[in-house]
Amino acid sequence: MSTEPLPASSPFLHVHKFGGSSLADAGRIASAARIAAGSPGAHRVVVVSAMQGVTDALVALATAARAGDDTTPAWTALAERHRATALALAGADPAPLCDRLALESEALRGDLEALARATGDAVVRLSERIWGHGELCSAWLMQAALGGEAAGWTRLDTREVLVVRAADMGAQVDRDASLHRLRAWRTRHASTHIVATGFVARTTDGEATTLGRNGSDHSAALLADLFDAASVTIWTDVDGVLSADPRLVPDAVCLPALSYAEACELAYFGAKVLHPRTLAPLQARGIPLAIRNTLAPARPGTRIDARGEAAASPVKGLSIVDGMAVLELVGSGMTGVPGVAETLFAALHDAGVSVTMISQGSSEHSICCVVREVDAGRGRAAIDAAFAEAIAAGQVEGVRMQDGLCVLAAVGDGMVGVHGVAARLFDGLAQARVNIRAIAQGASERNISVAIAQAHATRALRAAHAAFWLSPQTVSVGVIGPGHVGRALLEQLAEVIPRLRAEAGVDLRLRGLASSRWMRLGDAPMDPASAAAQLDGDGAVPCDLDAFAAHVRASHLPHAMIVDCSASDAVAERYAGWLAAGIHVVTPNKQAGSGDWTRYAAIMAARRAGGSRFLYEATVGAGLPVVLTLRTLLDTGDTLHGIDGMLSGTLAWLFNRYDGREPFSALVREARALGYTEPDPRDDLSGLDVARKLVILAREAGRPLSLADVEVESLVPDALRSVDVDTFLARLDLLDAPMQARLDAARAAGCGLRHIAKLDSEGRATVGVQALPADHACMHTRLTDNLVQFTTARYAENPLVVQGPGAGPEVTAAGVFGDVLTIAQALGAGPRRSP
Ligand SMILES: NC(=O)C1=CN([C@@H]2O[C@H](COP(=O)(O)OP(=O)(O)OC[C@H]3O[C@@H](n4cnc5c(N)ncnc54)[C@H](O)[C@@H]3O)[C@@H](O)[C@H]2O)C=CC1
Ligand SMILES: N[C@@H](CC=O)C(=O)O
Repeated sequence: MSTEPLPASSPFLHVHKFGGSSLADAGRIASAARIAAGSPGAHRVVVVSAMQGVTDALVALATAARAGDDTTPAWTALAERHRATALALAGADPAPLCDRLALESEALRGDLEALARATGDAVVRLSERIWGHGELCSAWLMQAALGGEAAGWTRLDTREVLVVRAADMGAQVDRDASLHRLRAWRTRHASTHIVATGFVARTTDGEATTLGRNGSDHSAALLADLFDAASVTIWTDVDGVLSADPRLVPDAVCLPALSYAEACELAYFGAKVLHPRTLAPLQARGIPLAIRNTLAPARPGTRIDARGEAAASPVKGLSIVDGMAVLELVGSGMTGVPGVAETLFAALHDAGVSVTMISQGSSEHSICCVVREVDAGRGRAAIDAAFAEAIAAGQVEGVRMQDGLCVLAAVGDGMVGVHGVAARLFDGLAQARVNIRAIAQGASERNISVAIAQAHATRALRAAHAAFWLSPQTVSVGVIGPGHVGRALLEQLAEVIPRLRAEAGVDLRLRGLASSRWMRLGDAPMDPASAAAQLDGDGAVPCDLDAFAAHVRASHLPHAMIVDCSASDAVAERYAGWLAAGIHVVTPNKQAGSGDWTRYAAIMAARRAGGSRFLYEATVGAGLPVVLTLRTLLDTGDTLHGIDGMLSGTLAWLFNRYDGREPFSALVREARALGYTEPDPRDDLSGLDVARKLVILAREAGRPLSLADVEVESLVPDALRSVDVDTFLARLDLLDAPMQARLDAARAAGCGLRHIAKLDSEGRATVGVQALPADHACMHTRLTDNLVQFTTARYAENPLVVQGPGAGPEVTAAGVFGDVLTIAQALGAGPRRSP
């Protein structure tokens, strides 16, 4: 075979191929022409496919013609589509272009009529001619869009030069004959810029033929070889070769570079952006190939060459081939017998069955291969027939067949010689509960393929993708309740998320935000800094917590977490379901921890069942480590005797400030404005909020305390207990006189007022205002300080004290954030969520 370059070839010649999606209409063709005209290089060959949908229409026309159906309406529609495109492209004088296209259309009509009557070889010959009609029209249209002959663009009907012959492995180019014809063509056409028809070629007998469906990529590669081009660019409607099919894996990334070998593997395994045959001619000549997006030509796309490029992940791409079946030949008589595999594969070859994957255990007790589902029955019959004697003799059991499978392939040069790659893939699949039916890895180590149930395809692909491309600490996060605490949390997330990702590999992705009325869900991570402000804008939908949880629990991300910053009991009602589904829950909301005991027990059980975590540090003492301290005491074997102290930030602040000069009601309003109080301040004043905290701590210590068991003194006047919040706030001054009287009495006794909670060693729980002497520890607190004393077996004489600000959006949000991080940081080592 000659490798002599063309005289006119040069490193300045570049081939650009535009697929059907880039030529969908006149506007797209014009854009493609601008890209081609503006591309670098002194010589350009632009290879075109048929306009989008045209080849399908031609195949249907040919089928209809053979069936004797009336093809006129479809033929007319096609001719009209090309004519309308010509009118839109050709500017002032469209007649010559329209005439050319009309001639092509007439030729097509003649071929369709002939096909209707044809017999024998003529059927194939005419069909091939009809299928290639779209590329002929596209070339006329593209030439016009580029400015025609006047602008130096000559049209090459590739059927004149590209000679192919049918071979076992598809159309094979006759390179010498093609070179010879191309040289002859170039003596007649001196142009430096060429528009060439993709897909079509000629047989060695001079008949029109095609390179097979989507063969235009192949045409571009063959022409690049013949023209000795410096590069090929395939322009399509995606950014390049992606790490996985983005319709199945939302986090798929565009791969900047691939080696020819990697691209081959991915193309064979279903990465539809590249036709598998494209690479061989380019690889043989070392011509680099770029895949780029016509709709975003500024993006760099994917470069494919001999070098490829090392990447962060050892696996470059993952792909799935659907509709596969396993054929397994089993028999103890096969062990050590030479020729079994040869007989099996010869049988499949004779039956025209292509084998995608082969696997044989070293015991040689069985050989299994994966074939297309549509071929499986034929393949099975062929193997049965080939081994009929051995089966009759009992040496071979026969062929087992399992359909409903697909093949998932992980591809990458970076896998070669690197340990742990297969483990990562299998671990990812195991975490997603995907059973592997068969495994194959060639000695090149560039591809690991597994056959799995078709029904698990998407789940498996997402799990495998996450295993290689995402940090194991990637968490899909949904926040409920963008109030004081929720907004403060979002601000903190916005500030810290980039650093966490860069420095700790913790990748928190805000994918949902909900208030009591609205929710906003995002596939791409939302910006926490602006999410709350945009919550009820365009794209928001009415809040539906089921849909919210389903979205947050995205199966393409390893972990999911809901952070409930509401005070809602209805939201707490969902925790058990979320935890059982593997969603971690973090909250400052006290409803679940202090609510109905049965529900509380169900939540704790669901957490265990779902392998998820439920953290609620901020329910007591806001950002203070109160729950953690108690947990640590108990986990290290200490025994709790009692808890006492100040558990309300609001009441601490009120009694710190209240000296009789300003009415108590005015201070309550101020505390509310500062974000210290509960959404309904009566929850603080009634002692209910503190009672809830006491219940949470008691339960943490294993005591089944309920709210009804807590003796609570309320500061809310009877007249204000049942009114709505606004009325309550309007009539707050009803609190002033009784509170002034209490303060006066306390002062008369040399004391001050403090709100105190107590859980004693007998399990008795009390909450209320007490007059305390000036030397009491609780009289030496500031602002919203909580003061929690744990009396335990170890801290019996001198209790362990946790003290500090116990209310306020920022400190509470920090407590919530701390829980989020506790979970996320532990995820690196722990198992991923089950799907
Ligand atoms: N503010 C503080 O200092 C502290 C607050 N907490 C707790 O934090 C939680 C939030 O407190 P704040 O932010 O101050 O309250 P807030 O009233 O400012 O915010 C509550 C948010 O929850 C939302 N919400 C209410 N019901 C909802 C539902 N059914 N579904 C979805 N969203 C709903 C509201 O729309 C609002 O955005 C409360 O549970 C509170 O007890 C805990 C410790 C300290
Ligand atoms: N309103 C509560 C907030 C924290 O739970 C308080 O004041 O303590």
